[in-house]
Amino acid sequence: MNLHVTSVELTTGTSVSIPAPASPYQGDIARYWDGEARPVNLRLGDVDGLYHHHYGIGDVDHAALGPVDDSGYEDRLIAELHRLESAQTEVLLDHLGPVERGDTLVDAGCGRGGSMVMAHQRFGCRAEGVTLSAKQADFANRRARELGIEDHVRARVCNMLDTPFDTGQATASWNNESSMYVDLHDLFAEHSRILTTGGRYVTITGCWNPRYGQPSKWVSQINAHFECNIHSRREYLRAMADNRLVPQTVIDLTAATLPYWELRATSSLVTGIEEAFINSYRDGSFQYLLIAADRV
Ligand SMILES: C[S@@+](CC[C@H](N)C(=O)[O-])C[C@H]1O[C@@H](n2cnc3c(N)ncnc32)[C@H](O)[C@@H]1O
Ligand SMILES: CC(C)=CCC/C(C)=C/COP(=O)(O)OP(=O)(O)O
Ligand SMILES: [Mg+2]
Repeated sequence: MNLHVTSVELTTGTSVSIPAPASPYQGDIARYWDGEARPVNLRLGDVDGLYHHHYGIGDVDHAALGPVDDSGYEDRLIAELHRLESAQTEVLLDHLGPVERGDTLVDAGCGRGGSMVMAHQRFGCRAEGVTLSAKQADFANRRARELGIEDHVRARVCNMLDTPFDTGQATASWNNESSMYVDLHDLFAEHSRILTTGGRYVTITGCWNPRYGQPSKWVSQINAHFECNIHSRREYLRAMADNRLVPQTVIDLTAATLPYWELRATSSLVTGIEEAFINSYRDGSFQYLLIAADRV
């Protein structure tokens, strides 16, 4: 057996060879996302074929939700949660700067590919994603084929700290809720390498608030739930500064994401993590941030 390659069985019955994980932890994360099939993600994605693994922002449209006891309320609630998740992606894309059709964008930790599809649909550009999960990459590439955009949108099984992209190849790159799985210095060194000078890096992330002191019990609960390691706001800014990424915009989206969580907590699709997000956002120990930085 080749020590650098491992094999994963896909839902189609075929199996693919993928690089062996760079660490036992990355092997755990690959298995986690290979096995993930939560209705709160799949039923929302089924609304319009954009599959996200991130959370929502913006005010709830109560007129669109209609009366709780009305038939069809649950479907409308799912559509509303999905609308708020896609609104989150739109805000991320708003901060990528000017993007031309011939440009390449990199999605680090691309999940099932929803953000890449939206980026291509908005800019007409190429979107290249990496994920540790072969099942996610397969799902994203299948969706791209169904949409006839497989020549512009592609997911690969790859460590975001060691990507196949050329130095300076990307006009812009991002992490959408995927930076809590890696060391930030290593991550920003790789983004800095693949970005063109003057290019743009954007992250939307949950981070613990240094003003609170240390990670609260709710933050620790979120880490345990997802097997991730949430960084502090201070760590983000320090690691960016050390890697030629100069923040241009920092937006605190905490107040904008609370309505999503409060609505989700009332739905039949709850996963049990809603209380930790709501309490940590309310007690100030956790923040939902967008940071857009120039590669200088
Ligand atoms: C919460 S999901 C976010 C997915 C996507 N960004 C979205 O918004 O829908 C986290 C993603 O990060 C990926 N990930 C975690 N660590 C990674 C690593 N070292 N290299 C590549 N992807 C990684 C996981 O495979 C998963 O796709
Ligand atoms: C903001 C933070 C700390 C995010 C952690 C990363 C993460 C797991 C995001 C959502 O994924 P998901 O959409 O698969 O989760 P869920 O099933 O809860 O919707
Ligand atoms: Mg989700």
